[in-house]
Amino acid sequence: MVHIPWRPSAVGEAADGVVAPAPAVSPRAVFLRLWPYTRGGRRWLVPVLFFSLAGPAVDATEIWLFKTVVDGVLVPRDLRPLLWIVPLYLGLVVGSGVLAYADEVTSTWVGERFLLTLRSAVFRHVQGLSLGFFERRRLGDLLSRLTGDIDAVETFLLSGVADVLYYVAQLAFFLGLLFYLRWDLTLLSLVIVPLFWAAARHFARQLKGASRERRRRGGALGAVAEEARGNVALVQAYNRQEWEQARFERENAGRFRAAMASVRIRAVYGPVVEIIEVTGGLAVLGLGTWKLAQGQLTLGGLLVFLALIGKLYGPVHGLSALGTAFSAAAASAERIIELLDQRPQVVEVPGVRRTGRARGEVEFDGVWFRYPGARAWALSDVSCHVAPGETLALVGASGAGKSTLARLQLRFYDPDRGAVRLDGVDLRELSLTYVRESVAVVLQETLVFHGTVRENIAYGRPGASEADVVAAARAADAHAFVERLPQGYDTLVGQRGRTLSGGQCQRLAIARAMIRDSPVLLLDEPTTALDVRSARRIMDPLCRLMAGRTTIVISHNLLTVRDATRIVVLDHGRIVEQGAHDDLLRGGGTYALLHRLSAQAAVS
Ligand SMILES: Nc1ncnc2c1ncn2[C@@H]1O[C@H](COP(=O)(O)OP(=O)(O)OP(=O)(O)O)[C@@H](O)[C@H]1O
Repeated sequence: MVHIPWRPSAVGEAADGVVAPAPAVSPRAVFLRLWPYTRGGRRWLVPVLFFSLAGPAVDATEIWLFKTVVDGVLVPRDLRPLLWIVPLYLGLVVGSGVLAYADEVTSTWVGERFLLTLRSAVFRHVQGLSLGFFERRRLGDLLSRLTGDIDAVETFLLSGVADVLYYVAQLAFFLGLLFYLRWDLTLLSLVIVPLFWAAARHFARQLKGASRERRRRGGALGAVAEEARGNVALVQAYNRQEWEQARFERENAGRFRAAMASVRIRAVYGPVVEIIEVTGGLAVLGLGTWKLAQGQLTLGGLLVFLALIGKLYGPVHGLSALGTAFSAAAASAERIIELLDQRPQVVEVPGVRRTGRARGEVEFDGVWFRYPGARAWALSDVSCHVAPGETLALVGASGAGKSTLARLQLRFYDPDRGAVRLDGVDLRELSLTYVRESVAVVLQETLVFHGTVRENIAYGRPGASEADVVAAARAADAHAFVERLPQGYDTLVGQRGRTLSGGQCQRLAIARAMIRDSPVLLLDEPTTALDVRSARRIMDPLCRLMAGRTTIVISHNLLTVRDATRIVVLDHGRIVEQGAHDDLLRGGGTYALLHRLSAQAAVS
């Protein structure tokens, strides 16, 4: 049957279902790749930059004033300079408060704006990917990339860039003042910078590995939880709760180990940096005291020097910490970039367009198709044709290739050789929207999503009027039962229609296809999941739906396809027979045999 994966299976990523790590990407490449998504907030970068630079300037002035207080007020015991120092100091404090507020608000705005753009862009990109991608991916992992990973990536760009600028500006101001005060002491205090650098590099590398593992495990955790939830009936019926629990706990424990590893790295990093800092500070204090004794430095000068050194380590520390934060964010960025790098297998040829309603002539011409990654051909040299308004029935054993043909008709995949045509035009030359607008589907397992009955029907044609919805429901024999629901057309139906019976779901699906009113209809065993009574009840609405449309019907039950204009019998991806029911019966081949078996099964 055609399976439109509402909840993708776990095939593909890794044989044991584990989420594979994303390929490594250099920080530079991450930056270049994600920078375009900052477009919406980029003009605010200038104010952010201004506030980043103004803050350290005010800080430096405050410290400089402190020197004036010591050397101009405290040492000579003269209060007069306080007349201008106090108002100036108060003004600076108020000014720096205002700047800090503006900095916080603008940089957060810019960062959040970037996230908004990137998240929407990634979602749009994922929506545009072909069905094959979703069949290979685990939904939980995909969700974790769309949420947690995207948030983490923000550090990389705007807030990261703003912080770098802020620290660099601080460094420049403080270093300038330090050199102005005492160049020799300043050089001494800078000796520790390479040590900082080496430590930061070492820890960043370790942290990146741990963060990568934590993100990967987070994705796998989401995937396991989502799959267990999606298959809850199966899990409970087969008493597999413990097995699911064990799977979850394995990923959970892996995530715990990775989280602890990164915490340990960070926890060691802090004290190491402090030791380097204190050593440098003590060396400066020693030399500074000697200079003071020699009269080469005032007391105020020494105090300000020490205060500035303390301030200097702030940005140095901050920059190296940013390095480690970047490493953690890079692990997330790799997962986002891997997603953005996915290209749809089904692509539209630009410029080729066709409008208006299709007549509904469908043709498979020498079609060969193999699923991506599969070795065997799912379809080999399949050719058949349906004229507008006719019905083509596809029959054959399970795995014969019936649903694959339907998938090619919807252009979920392209054939490897040969062509699928609508009104004589290769589907690859039509827009995807046109191809899919031309087809309405009713599947064995109906897709009913969480929403009202009205929304579920109108999904077939956005913007449909109330009258259209009711008319479609009537034609699908759904109106009567919908009216009896507690809130009629406003009743919420659960995801996958859990609050409705199978037959009711199918009638909603028929109403949805009715309202879509497309020239081609794809019925994939729409009665198979129903009991005999429900199946009989939907036959009338199905016939009304099929009237005047080209219909491709897939069925195991040969008794339901006898009226088809043409019946195609598939076996292992090949057409073994085709023709009208009576001709095939007379031929005494596979169809005749299958038909006899179906009839016997129906009697027993
Ligand atoms: N997504 C997929 N990836 C790889 N192989 C697939 C995929 N879907 C189907 N196949 C393979 O392609 C072949 C044809 O499958 P298809 O689903 O078209 O058969 P079918 O006749 O519709 O069967 P059924 O009646 O059981 O739905 C089978 O061998 C199947 O294993």
